[in-house]
Amino acid sequence: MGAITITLEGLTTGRGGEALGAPLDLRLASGEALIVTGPNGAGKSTLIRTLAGLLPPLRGQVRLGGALAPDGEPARQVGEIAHYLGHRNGLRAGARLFDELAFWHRFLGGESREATGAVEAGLEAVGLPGLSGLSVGHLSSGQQRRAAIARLLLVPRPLWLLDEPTAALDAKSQARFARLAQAHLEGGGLIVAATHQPLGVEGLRVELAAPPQEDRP
Ligand SMILES: Nc1ncnc2c1ncn2[C@@H]1O[C@H](COP(=O)(O)OP(=O)(O)OP(=O)(O)O)[C@@H](O)[C@H]1O
Repeated sequence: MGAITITLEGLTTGRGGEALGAPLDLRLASGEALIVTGPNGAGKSTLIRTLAGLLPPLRGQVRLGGALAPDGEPARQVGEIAHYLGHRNGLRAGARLFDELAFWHRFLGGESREATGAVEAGLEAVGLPGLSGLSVGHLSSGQQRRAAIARLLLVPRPLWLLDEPTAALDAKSQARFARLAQAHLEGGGLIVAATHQPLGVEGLRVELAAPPQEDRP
């Protein structure tokens, strides 16, 4: 991966035209993480979704430097170089885990002949080896979250956009996630993560303020 920069220039996010928090000005480079904290309703998910391109910014912009899209052309949108892991796992309960992860592998541009190896390696990395034949709904909620984290590993993408990635994980799984995140950064990747709990990686920190209607004791 070449060096990549993501620059937020006066980025204001919000819902229904209402801004959530002050404009953000910051720069993130390869190997760096941005940890976004703040109380419920502060706008953490809104920021992550805006960066992923799922919501429009109210004002300001996000500039990409040195990033190539999967087609080899310079990337214009953050979403082209990012994995997005939201609150939901993106895995259907009634489907086989292998089929769901193979779908994501294909969706993310993976070669179909590499799907089986990528799925098994991803599940191994999150401590779920050999479970690909089970229905997603037969996994515990922590196991389902770990399977969703395996999505990040199916196809390499430089930026991980993560919304409370370790919610529902036990201590051992949190430590395993921290090692995966650290390895991603050491490989030149970038992470933007909203979280209520320590993720085990160092990074820039942004604390969003409580929304006005909740800014009372
Ligand atoms: N789909 C939506 N439509 C309208 N408003 C929304 C929507 N989703 C969230 N909001 C509002 O946007 C604000 C920020 O929500 P957001 O989910 O970004 O907060 P958060 O910091 O991620 O909170 P939490 O810690 O609870 O996950 C809240 O006031 C919420 O009510």
